[in-house]
Amino acid sequence: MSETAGGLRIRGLRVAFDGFVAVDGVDLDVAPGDIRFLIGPNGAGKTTLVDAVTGLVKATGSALFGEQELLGREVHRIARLGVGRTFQTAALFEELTVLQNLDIAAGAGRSPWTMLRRRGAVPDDVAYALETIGLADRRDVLAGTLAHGQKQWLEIGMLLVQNARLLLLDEPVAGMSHEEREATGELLGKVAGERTVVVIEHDMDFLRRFARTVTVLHAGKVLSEGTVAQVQADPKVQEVYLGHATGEPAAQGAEA
Ligand SMILES: Nc1ncnc2c1ncn2[C@@H]1O[C@H](COP(=O)(O)OP(=O)(O)OP(=O)(O)O)[C@@H](O)[C@H]1O
Repeated sequence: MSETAGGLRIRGLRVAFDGFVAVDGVDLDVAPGDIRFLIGPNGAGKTTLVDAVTGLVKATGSALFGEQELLGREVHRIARLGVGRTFQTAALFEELTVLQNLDIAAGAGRSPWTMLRRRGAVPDDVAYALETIGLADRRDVLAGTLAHGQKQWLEIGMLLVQNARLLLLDEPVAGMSHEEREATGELLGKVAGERTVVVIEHDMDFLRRFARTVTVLHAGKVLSEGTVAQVQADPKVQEVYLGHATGEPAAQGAEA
């Protein structure tokens, strides 16, 4: 398992579903420690790209994490290489406590002997994750009783204890309050650096606040890439979003 942040280098990524090409020859470089936002209209291929990188759908081309090729490997092997993801709905054990959820996630990468030795005490990595996600004082409450935002943070904590070095987060602030969004942005800032983070996001205010670099996908291809300001000023991006019912974003951002 990699102990340092690796970069993600995708070349010629292609995913087809029964002849429909959802991801169509994508090249994407995410530098080690970066926070890359992946945006684009509905159906652009964002989730499918993440599914391909994490082994959930078959893809051709190449996706290197550090030195390791991810394509063609099974989901659990990709996870063991340090690649972790969240989904749009949090996948937690709601009837277990925050601490138990983290313990189980940590256990996935530990031997039974290590688990036995550590029983009773809170292992350092779990304590670190609790602190990082801001749930140290909620460690003994049932995950099911957490606020929506806290559930997402717990999921990120579970990736931290699994020692994920590449985190792929699918719309982490969907449905969150303003305060929760701010806290999530700060959490991403803490998590990146030692780790590489890719965020699929529709929320343009959140993107403007917290993205370092942005890639815009459209119809399975990379439409634009750069800093937030560069992408927002790109006429191609404005056109795609202006022609799209939900797409306030780039048009508003053009003044930036
Ligand atoms: N399992 C599947 N079988 C067939 N088509 C699929 C499958 N998964 C995704 N697609 C299609 O691939 C395209 C890309 O979908 P994807 O979910 O990756 O888009 P997205 O950019 O994540 O969109 P959204 O923002 O709505 O989540 C869509 O047209 C979608 O209908």
